[in-house]
Amino acid sequence: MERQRPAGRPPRLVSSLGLGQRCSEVTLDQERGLLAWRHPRRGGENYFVPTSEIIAVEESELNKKQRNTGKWHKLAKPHSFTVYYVKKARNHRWWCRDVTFWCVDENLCNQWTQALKELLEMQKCRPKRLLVYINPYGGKRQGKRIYEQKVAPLFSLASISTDVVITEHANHAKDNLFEVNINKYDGVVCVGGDGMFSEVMHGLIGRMQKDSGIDQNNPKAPLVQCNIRIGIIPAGSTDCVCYSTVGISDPVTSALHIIIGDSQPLDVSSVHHNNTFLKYSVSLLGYGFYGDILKDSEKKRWMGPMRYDYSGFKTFLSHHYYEGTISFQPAKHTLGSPRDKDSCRTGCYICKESEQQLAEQQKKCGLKNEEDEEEWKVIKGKFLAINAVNMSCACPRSPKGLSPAAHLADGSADLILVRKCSRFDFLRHLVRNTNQDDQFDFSFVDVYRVKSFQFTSKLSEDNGSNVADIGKKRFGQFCRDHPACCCNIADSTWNCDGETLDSSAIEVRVHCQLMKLFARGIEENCKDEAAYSHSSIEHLL
Ligand SMILES: Nc1ncnc2c1ncn2[C@@H]1O[C@H](COP(=O)(O)OP(=O)(O)OP(=O)(O)O)[C@@H](O)[C@H]1O
Ligand SMILES: CCCCCCCCCCCCC/C=C/[C@@H](O)[C@H](CO)NC(=O)CCCCC
Ligand SMILES: [Ca+2]
Repeated sequence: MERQRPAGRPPRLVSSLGLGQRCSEVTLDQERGLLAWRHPRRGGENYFVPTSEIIAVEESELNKKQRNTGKWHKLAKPHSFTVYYVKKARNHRWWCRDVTFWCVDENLCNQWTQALKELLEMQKCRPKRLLVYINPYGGKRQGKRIYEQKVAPLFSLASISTDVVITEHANHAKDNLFEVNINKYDGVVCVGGDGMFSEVMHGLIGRMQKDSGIDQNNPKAPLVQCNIRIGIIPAGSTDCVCYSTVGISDPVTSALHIIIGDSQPLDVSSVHHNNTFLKYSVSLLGYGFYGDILKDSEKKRWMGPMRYDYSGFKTFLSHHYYEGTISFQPAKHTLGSPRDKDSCRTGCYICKESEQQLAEQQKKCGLKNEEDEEEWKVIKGKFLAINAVNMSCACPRSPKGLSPAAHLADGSADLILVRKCSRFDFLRHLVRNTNQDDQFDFSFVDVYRVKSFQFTSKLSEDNGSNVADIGKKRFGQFCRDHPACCCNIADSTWNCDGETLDSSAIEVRVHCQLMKLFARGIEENCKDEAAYSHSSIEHLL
């Protein structure tokens, strides 16, 4: 947040300005960057808007109704200006609201608009030029309409210029990002779901590595951070990345976070098989239950978001488990644990500490790769689900997420192992992902905070390295000798942020804060925050 006062400006501007039919004392504290006024009606309610949350200021004309009523007709031509600002509502929802102030003195009106505009100019983190990709087929196929009706008018109000690409096929956005003159833009926006976000992320991270001569196929390569921010306008089926980083999937809220130039770093996991790069992941890497749901639901894309409920129910009934070995390196650098009661919130100190710890470790180790010497834990077993999450994975289906205490930017992932158990017990675990109860409080569920892990299925172990293909051919075949036993002789599929992976044997490494979003993480309980900021701001004034 920029708090510097424009040169030559007084620290405070205080005027009695017209608001509706009455007068209001309006204060602009240019040092603290705060606009405040008391509403002459509405019980004299006080309004405090940080200049960092002002969207735009416009010289305006009073509308006919305002001109023809009250005292207006008695005055000489009144002058007015409108301030558009962020209004925070419940459940992390943001609205764009406006207030119009007037006065008869043209100079005073100009002084106000100039001062506010200068303060806006000083918000250097705001984007001026954006590249927008719209997936017209994501979610309920509303991406284009959502962008045109709800987002484009806000971007234009905030004087953001855009180049818009409506995608024509899968990977259109990703391929395009390898070709465009990316330096022209202050950010990239994707309109769609997690799959569309994943495409844009792959394009940007891939482009960054290519330009820096980094080989993505090397699982140990230190990847180059991607400083161009991505904004997500949610228009998909799950919208987990948006929900977990903003607290709601709402296009207007996300557009406002983009406009005011918020920034939230994000951990990214790289996924490799046999020294070949497969994909990056930011939300869920799921084998077993979530992999099977995805595989089944892809055939039913025509159902829209409902496909996940249908395939979820079907997969739950099939109750397949998979044998394999999982090895991982615990994340010792971070203060947090997956069983913490506190969640990652705006300005999270655990993320900041973890980033510092990792940087110090890297400085100490230099080029020497000490990671390989660090402890690996090995677990063999029969699993209904193996879920590795880089963030909580909160979404409307699971408001607190698959791992409620996971952090957005701490350089670790939470590895959740759900071992073979009865259908009833598995259902109890699943239901706890959707309510307030602890989903890890079961003897058949283990959770670890890790910085890297590997998985091989029993099938690949038994058959050598190219067995994944054999498994794929046999997919869908189950133990013929004991049809009711649910023991699957085929492999499951990895669900990587909603895309299937071609290999079941994978090697995963978390890259701390590899990229950034136009977001600020989930803010603390809005009610408490409002009370806090109200009293503290009043004290300042
Ligand atoms: N024009 C297009 N035609 C077909 N597929 C596309 C097009 N544009 C993008 N895609 C692909 O569609 C896939 C799914 O899109 P998206 O993520 O937007 O929606 P979703 O799958 O319904 O939502 P979610 O990922 O949140 O579950 C993406 O992986 C993307 O690669
Ligand atoms: C029998 C009832 C089962 C009830 C299960 C309820 C638990 C819901 C948890 C949802 C967790 C979503 C995690 C996010 C995954 C995304 O990267 C991915 C792409 O958008 N979505 C799915 O794979 C879609 C996953 C959809 C799962 C239903
Ligand atoms: Ca993390």
